Amino acid sequence: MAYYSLPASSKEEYSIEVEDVSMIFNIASEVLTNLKEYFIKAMKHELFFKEFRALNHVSFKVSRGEVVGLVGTNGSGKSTMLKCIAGVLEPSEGSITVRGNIAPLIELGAGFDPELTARENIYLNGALLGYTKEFIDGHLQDIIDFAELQDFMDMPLKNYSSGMVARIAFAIATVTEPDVLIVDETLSVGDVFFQEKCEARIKSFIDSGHVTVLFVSHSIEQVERICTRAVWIEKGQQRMDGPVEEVCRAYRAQFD
Ligand SMILES: Nc1ncnc2c1ncn2[C@@H]1O[C@H](COP(=O)(O)OP(=O)(O)OP(=O)(O)O)[C@@H](O)[C@H]1O
Repeated sequence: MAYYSLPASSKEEYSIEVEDVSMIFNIASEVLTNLKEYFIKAMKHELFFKEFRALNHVSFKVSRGEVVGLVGTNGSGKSTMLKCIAGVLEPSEGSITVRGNIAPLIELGAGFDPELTARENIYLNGALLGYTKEFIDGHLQDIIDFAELQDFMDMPLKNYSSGMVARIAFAIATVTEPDVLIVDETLSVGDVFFQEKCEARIKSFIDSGHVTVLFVSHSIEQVERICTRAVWIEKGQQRMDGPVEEVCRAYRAQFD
């Protein structure tokens, strides 16, 4: 397996290349109810795991500026695929190449410290995303304005609601135009007004024509509205890859 994060290149057609990727998780083959039981089994070498293939030989390429939706029923492997592309998970087999900087809108707020204020978290998370302090100083007001949380900036994050955390996280991750935007169910977190605002910002990136977007949503209407192409993954297997209307029609047909 291999993961390549390369600089954006105008010579290369593809921003994302997923080649024969499999993700194998080891899952416990029996249920252990407490830690003591776990340690006894571990000492006796009686802990057994079975392999579970969350992704099974998946391959697709996404051209620069293309907007692709990943569809599939619950547990089919969509989030696992996005995490592998974002470099959060290492695939067990195959290779992934990403060209350019990624804004991963995955598990929004996961890198935040609940004891710190929103303002402190903006600097912390910004540093994790590779921004300098000077850059954040210059963009802090934009982030606060987009999140619409001016009056809550000095409150510890532990007192924020999950929607408020998502607002801050989305505002930081999208403060500049990324080369590759990875969106996993982000838009379902905030309230309907914020969802519309996020969708508008994503749309503005798409309209620029040079941001590559990989998008997961349980709303098939949203996938149809935003994407031009869709990849359907089912039980870790790639079922279909094509124009968004065709794939979504076939996906819907399984429920009829
Ligand atoms: N860390 C892990 N350890 C073990 N199994 C995992 C792990 N992460 C995911 N899985 C399993 O991999 C499968 C795919 O999960 P994944 O979250 O990628 O699906 P999904 O298509 O995004 O689902 P949903 O639509 O419900 O969000 C599931 O069966 C899940 O239980």
